[in-house]
Amino acid sequence: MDIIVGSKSPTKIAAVKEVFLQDNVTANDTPSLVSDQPFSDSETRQGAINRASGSLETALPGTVGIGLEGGAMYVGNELYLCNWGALVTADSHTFTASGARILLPEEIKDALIAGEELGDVMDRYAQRENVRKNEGAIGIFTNKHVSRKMMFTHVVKLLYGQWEYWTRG
Ligand SMILES: O=P(O)(O)OP(=O)(O)OP(=O)(O)OC[C@H]1O[C@@H](n2cnc3c(O)ncnc32)[C@H](O)[C@@H]1O
Ligand SMILES: [Mg+2]
Repeated sequence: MDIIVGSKSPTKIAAVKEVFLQDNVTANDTPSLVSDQPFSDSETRQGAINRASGSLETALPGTVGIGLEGGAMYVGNELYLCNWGALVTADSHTFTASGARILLPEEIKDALIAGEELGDVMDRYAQRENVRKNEGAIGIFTNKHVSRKMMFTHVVKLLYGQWEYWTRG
């Protein structure tokens, strides 16, 4: 099966490859059509759906599209890290799933509200480069017990399993 991931992020591509072991996985930088830093479940999920369906626009017929999107969402006044995934089949059936959430510290929340992107805030906070392509915010704040790749791999498994259940014959 041909799978196209709607992002050139090595972390996202690696997560898809880890689940779709037998398949031909390629990547295409596809716009999420939502804010660079989504601020709700709804917006983050929409970004994942847009990346999955958008990635199919130039793909060969029969290709399956996968979109993964990171964002933040409020529970009351507290801001959590959230992530969503979407899988769109060739006949336009869409499966969605969300990933683990963790509370973001107040100073990270303040920087996001001020308009910064989480990736940039994390690099400054952790005094590192490219946190988003490595363990991610989730990896830093869970002391590396759950990396961004592990979290996305779980999301992709949730997508894969739902798709498999739906196509079971
Ligand atoms: O190339 P793309 O696919 O855009 O990959 P990305 O790393 O920018 O990932 P997203 O656009 O899905 O993430 C949306 C925003 O949230 C940030 N983000 C989400 N999760 C993160 C994490 O675990 N660590 C660091 N930044 C994260 C990311 O930097 C963006 O600002
Ligand atoms: Mg991005």
